[in-house]
Amino acid sequence: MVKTCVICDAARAVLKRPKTGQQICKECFYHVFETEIHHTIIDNHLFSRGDKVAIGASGGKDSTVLAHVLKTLNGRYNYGLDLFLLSVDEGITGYRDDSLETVKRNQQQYDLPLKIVSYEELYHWTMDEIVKEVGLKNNCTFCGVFRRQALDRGAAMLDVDHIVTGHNADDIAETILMNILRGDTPRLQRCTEIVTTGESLIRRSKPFKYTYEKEIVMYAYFKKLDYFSTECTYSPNAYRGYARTFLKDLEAIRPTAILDIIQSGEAFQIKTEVKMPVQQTCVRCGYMSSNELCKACVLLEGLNRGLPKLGIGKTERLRKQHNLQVSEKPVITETAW
Ligand SMILES: Nc1ncnc2c1ncn2[C@@H]1O[C@H](COP(=O)(O)OP(=O)(O)OP(=O)(O)O)[C@@H](O)[C@H]1O
Repeated sequence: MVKTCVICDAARAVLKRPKTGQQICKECFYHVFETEIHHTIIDNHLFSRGDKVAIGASGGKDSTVLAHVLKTLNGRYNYGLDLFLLSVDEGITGYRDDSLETVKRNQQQYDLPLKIVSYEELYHWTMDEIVKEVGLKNNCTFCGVFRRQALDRGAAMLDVDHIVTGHNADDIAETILMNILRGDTPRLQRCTEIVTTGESLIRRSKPFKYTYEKEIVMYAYFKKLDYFSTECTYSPNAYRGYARTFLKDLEAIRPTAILDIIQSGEAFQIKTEVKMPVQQTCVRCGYMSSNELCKACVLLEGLNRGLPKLGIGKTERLRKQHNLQVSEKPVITETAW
């Protein structure tokens, strides 16, 4: 029997909404999907009229849908935003070079200016070179720290006020689970925030905080958006992988699990005696940092001295052993941004 859309009660239902289980038509799906993101933007006061906003564009499904939807909403609701695409080229052959070709096409399709910054120009190391030094196990740490800072640096070059990323509800629920599992209380507080200022003063936000990954994929599919769907060749992040599988299993039994975890994360109160990092400036590169040396400089120090593990995990002993001058205390695990 042909089912009718439960929203418009007129068109044929062609999909079941992963978030609510409603059987709806394509047009109603586009409408609810875009309107929910509009409400997230308005309710959380993400933007002000005249803001210059860089969309972190990787060419993947999330940031491609984000570029499409922000461009659409900016026109429909007259937000008055100046939008840019900002891409980081990590230097991963066979992955980022291909996805950047997608971003270049998106630039034409959405008629938005594009800025690309690379690890090679900023740090004189590509991820291909870093992986040769550090192997597959810890490379995500380097990539995460460098990408975060590279986005900030690219945003400063574009003179934008704000960076938006395509982190979705699944990513956030996963990060909450991971931070609980490893007892990382300061990150647990930060990871549920929809807007952060990070180590630079540029605002960073996640308009897809409440948007399900499955719906992003559906939207991209029905709208026939041009995106790149290959996984990073260097991403063996086992711990996140377990959290992801666990979350997907929960979602299969109870689709609201994703939003429930986010809601629980938001409701956690961090005890005042938990020490939060104090902002200062990196003594080496002058960038904002919560230690004397910023994380990127610690990692670079290790790479440049042929001691790539210097910035990861058990640094205290290594720092003494190798006479690293500055008394920073970087215990860097994967960045949960
Ligand atoms: N190389 C990059 N350049 C610019 N922005 C990036 C880059 N990599 C990631 N981002 C931003 O961070 C978000 C989350 O990145 P993540 O690596 O988790 O990829 P993802 O969940 O597969 O997202 P996407 O589908 O957009 O690639 C992306 O949606 C994008 O906004």
